[in-house]
Amino acid sequence: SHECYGNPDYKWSLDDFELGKRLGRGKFGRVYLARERKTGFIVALKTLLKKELVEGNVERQILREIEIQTHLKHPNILQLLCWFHDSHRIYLVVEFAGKGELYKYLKESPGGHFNEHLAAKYTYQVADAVNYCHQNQVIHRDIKPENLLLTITDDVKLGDFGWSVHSPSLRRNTMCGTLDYLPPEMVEHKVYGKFVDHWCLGVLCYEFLVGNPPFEAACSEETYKRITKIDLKFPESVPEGAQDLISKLLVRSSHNRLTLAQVMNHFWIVANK
Ligand SMILES: CC(C)NC(=O)[C@H]1CCC[C@H]1Nc1nc(Nc2ccc(C(=O)N(C)C3CCN(C)CC3)cc2)ncc1C(F)(F)F
Repeated sequence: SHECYGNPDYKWSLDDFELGKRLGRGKFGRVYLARERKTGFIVALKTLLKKELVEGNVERQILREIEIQTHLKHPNILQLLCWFHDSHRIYLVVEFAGKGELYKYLKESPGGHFNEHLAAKYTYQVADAVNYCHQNQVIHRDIKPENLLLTITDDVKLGDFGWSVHSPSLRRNTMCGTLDYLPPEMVEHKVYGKFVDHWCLGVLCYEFLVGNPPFEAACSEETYKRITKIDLKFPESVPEGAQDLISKLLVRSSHNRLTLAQVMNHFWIVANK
């Protein structure tokens, strides 16, 4: 078994790893392919510059991410294997996802969207991962294609817990990035709970099938309006079953959204995953 687990008080350091090619840029630093010298185990090494974390006032967020990702263990959640730091950087040793970023596959797919089987399979796997998070009192809050990775066996891994919190919660740090995934209760700055993730799952499934999120608009004010009005339109190409599932997730009153178990057992998911 991987020494990270076997021997909890082993002091890991950069010397334990042989660095490979750069996989890309994460939120706060570079991500490398790496190999653990003793076992040859291939991992992803996320490096975070301490200076940038302090400047960005995100130290607590990173420590919460480490805390959460070390304790969550699920086939569709990217496993944080161990971490260590030196004078300038924090290093996160994370599972390597062989096929990389799901959103790139979404963009490169014919028509810029997944077929029914992939959309149902990936929606099922994300629902399974999020259900596990909720059972561990964690809400993710940032489910979107950019936060999903694909393994070599074409399975999804939830890859980023930088925004996850213990529910219920009121968002403190301002969000950056897309507004497309925000549920009404967050747009209206209300206190919210785990059901924000149910909403995001509906937006995600829509984007898998259509290629863009349901409330996309030219400017953020317009997106806000479309979200709070639930201005949901389906192109002809979206199958009935999927429309049924998505319409039962993109519901204003959060406790009336389908449960994650109902998503995983939905007739369209079961028939197509
Ligand atoms: C969820 C989170 C928001 N996202 C991220 O963290 C991103 C930010 C940077 C990379 C990724 N982080 C990870 N990426 C992998 N695998 C991986 C990535 C990229 C490729 C790929 O397509 N190329 C190298 C291509 C190969 C072809 N050339 C042309 C372009 C790059 C192949 C495999 N495993 C674990 C991680 C993790 F998460 F543990 F760090």
